[in-house]
Amino acid sequence: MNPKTAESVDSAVLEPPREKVGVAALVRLLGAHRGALAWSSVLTITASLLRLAVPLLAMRAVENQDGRVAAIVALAALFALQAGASSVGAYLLQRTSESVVLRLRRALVPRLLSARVRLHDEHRVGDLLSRATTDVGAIREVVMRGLVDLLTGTVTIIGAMALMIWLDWRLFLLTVLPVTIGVALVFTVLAGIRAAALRAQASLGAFAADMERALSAIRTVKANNAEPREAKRIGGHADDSYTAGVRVAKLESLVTPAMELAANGSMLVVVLVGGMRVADGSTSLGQLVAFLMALMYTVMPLAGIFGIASMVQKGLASLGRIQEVVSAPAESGRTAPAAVPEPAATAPALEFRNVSFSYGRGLALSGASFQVEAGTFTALVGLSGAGKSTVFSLAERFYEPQDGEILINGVPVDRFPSPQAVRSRTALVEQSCPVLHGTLRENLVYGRPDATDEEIADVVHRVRLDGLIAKLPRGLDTLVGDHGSALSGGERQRVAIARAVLRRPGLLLLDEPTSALDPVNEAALSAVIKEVSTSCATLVIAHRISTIRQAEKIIVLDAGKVVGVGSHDDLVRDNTFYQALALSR
Ligand SMILES: Nc1ncnc2c1ncn2[C@@H]1O[C@H](COP(=O)(O)OP(=O)(O)OP(=O)(O)O)[C@@H](O)[C@H]1O
Repeated sequence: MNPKTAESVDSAVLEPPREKVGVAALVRLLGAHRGALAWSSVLTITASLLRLAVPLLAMRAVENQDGRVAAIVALAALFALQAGASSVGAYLLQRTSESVVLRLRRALVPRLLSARVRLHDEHRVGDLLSRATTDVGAIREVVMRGLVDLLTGTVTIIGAMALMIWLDWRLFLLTVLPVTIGVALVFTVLAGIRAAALRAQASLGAFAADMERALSAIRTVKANNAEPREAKRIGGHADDSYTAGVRVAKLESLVTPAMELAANGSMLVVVLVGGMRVADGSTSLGQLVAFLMALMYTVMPLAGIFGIASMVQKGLASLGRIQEVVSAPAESGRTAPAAVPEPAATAPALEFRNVSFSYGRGLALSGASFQVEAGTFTALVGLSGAGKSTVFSLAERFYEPQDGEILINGVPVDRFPSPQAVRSRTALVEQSCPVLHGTLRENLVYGRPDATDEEIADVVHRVRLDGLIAKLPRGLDTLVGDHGSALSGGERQRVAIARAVLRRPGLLLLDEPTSALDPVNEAALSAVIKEVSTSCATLVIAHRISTIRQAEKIIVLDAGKVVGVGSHDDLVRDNTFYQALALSR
């Protein structure tokens, strides 16, 4: 199926969740595939009907001497037709279920990536991954195994019920009660199945999340001899998933007996009352036998249908987990309807006006005001937890402040058309300096895929990476390993800075690493930062006094408040908090 079409229908199909995702949501999800589903159902039903004709023809072939050859030819044709119908039907169904999976995944991926950072704060990576893999798989099961059986079963039941009403409607009414009791019983069980399935899927999500936690920090795990503890912790989630899975199995095992009891109950009623009606001549024996057969045709597929219903319950539990992510609010665009004012080159590159922000417990920033002038080098200093990284997160619009205003080149960030428009003016180098799996070149041009070789060479030289690249057998095309594991901490830092500088941002936000660099590289990097700041405003979260002293302006943060702004000399002279801080560096 065309992926573009898939994306365009998803917003309609994957609607925002209500309290609980219902069957209607599943129907809507499958609605886009109704053509293929209808065809595969027709073919599967045809194949079953053709199968029913086989014994009749076989009987004719055996009993009828004259028409034997014709009957055998018809039988062979029937076999071929039946095989063709069922294989094409099965293929169509499997292809449809793959299309449903594709559509869900294609809807999930962009929404996961464009969701607010808060969603990622609230959910663990492994859990989100399991929604895109295991949960989508559960829905594939429903489509592949459940739907056609559900349809054929329903068709049979409706037909047989119509027959019963036609044969003897009074007798039919009598059978309704036991069957209704059975169905009601099964419905209560189904609710339990859904709850247990949800628990099983959630445990699987936690299992994946803890697996991810351990594997992504495997060196830390080993260095702390924590393998057995991690294995126990992860195994615990597998146990939980097993317990919930067994509960599903227990509940499912109640479905068939409940339906059998209902069948036997109604059979008894029919035999009892029908027998009396035959005796008093109000109905014939033949009619009673036909009625009993029709009753069996009604009740037998009911058990199958409820088996499928329990599979659907599991699918719904998974669909709920998927929709929770799909409908998580995306990053918002402009909030003010007015046109975006032109950014002014003379305005500060970044300005915070009375900004307050909380992650949910206490204020991380409280009435913070400061300016980072264009083309200057500003340092942001403060104790751990003072709110320095929060300043960066707000400037990048990862979060929205609860109070106050943030301006980039004189334009409030919420007046930009989108958070991406803000980010195209800024470049961020995080303290952890993430390097993505791929080649050095891919990492460098990650923010500017159209950078020329000359630009890359220039930046590589400026961040002193040319020595390293010259040593590598494949130069810029060398793979850097998962998370850049083939690079040293200092090299990762320089790759991250080069990537940011290559974007030619108006504002560079740089979280200085505290330990990744040796003194020679540290001095070199300080020179790089200083040089870069001449072409773009640079705000550095600085820990080293050598970096801090180079800054034209220093902003001092303490417990989310700006407690000092000025040059190093001014602050050393006037600011007691800064004096203590500088002394400790
Ligand atoms: N995603 C988050 N969710 C909840 N609280 C957070 C989150 N990020 C930071 N905080 C809290 O907000 C406060 C400010 O954190 P921030 O990371 O901005 O400090 P910092 O000055 O950058 O610290 P450091 O120098 O140690 O990196 C801290 O109390 C921190 O615990």
